[in-house]
Amino acid sequence: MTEAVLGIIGGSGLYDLPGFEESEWVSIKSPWGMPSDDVRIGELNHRKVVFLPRHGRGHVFAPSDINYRANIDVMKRAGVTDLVSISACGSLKEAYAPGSFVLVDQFIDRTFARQKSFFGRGCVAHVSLAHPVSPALVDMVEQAAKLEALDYVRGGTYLAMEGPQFSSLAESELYRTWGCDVIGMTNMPEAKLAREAEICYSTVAMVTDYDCWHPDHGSVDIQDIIAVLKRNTEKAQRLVSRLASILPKDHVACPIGSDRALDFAIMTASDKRDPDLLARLDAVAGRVL
Ligand SMILES: CSC[C@H]1O[C@H](OP(=O)(O)O)[C@H](O)[C@@H]1O
Ligand SMILES: Nc1ncnc2[nH]cnc12
Repeated sequence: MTEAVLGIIGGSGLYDLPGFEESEWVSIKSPWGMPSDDVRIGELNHRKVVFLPRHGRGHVFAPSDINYRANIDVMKRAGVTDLVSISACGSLKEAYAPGSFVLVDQFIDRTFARQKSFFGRGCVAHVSLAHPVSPALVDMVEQAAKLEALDYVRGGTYLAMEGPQFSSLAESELYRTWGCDVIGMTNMPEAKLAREAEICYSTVAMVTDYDCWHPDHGSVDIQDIIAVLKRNTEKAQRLVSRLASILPKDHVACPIGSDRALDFAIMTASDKRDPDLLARLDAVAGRVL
């Protein structure tokens, strides 16, 4: 049995989590460079919780500057088994109004200027990403959302764009024709890296705006986003606290194998592996190396 440890990556507007019984900010070193910030480790409703503000406290890092590999690596080093991303996003569907939450289950990755894998020359691996979120974890997030009476929908596709500028109208319309539900700048490559690190992942997308496609709403601007974020932050904090209270003490094995993603993923022959890369993979892939 593995103890369940809940990781929370807080996005725009979510730079801290209240309600810890006891906690401290801890600096965790990573061979992948500097994470966005220290992590706050403590107990929330009798569960170990590790919190990391994705953009750093004070919102220091733009989406393209975030060291996603270091962030996931420090979560792994802190023992996180189940990771929930809380993210601001634009809505690409009429039905998803600002203030609502979408429990995303698919992603389209249009980012292009980020490190997307822990693996590479000297240790090549290919994990499945057909189902990027872990359904047992989403079940618990959904249960928490219900208990907190939040306005949410389960299922939806998140378009990850590079940013930092928002989309043009033509791009926004294109993503709508692709059937995407929400748009943001951060959940890729985060979800890919969580899978490589065998951490169950789930995204709570907090809708802050209608991007720029909606004829009855002006194009997204940061003032509107901040106004909605202020209202959403308290809801997100309640959701996390409730989630901690219903999370079983032992990690629930992922029905789609997210927590065993590396079982058959590594291609490089043992005698051809690069020792330097293997050393950096100690936390992420130590189970199989
Ligand atoms: C503040 S608007 C744009 C910014 O907000 C989202 O960040 P996060 O996913 O960390 O909440 C979006 O992806 C952009 O980075
Ligand atoms: N419309 C939008 N596009 C990209 N990222 C966002 N984050 C919040 N709103 C967004």
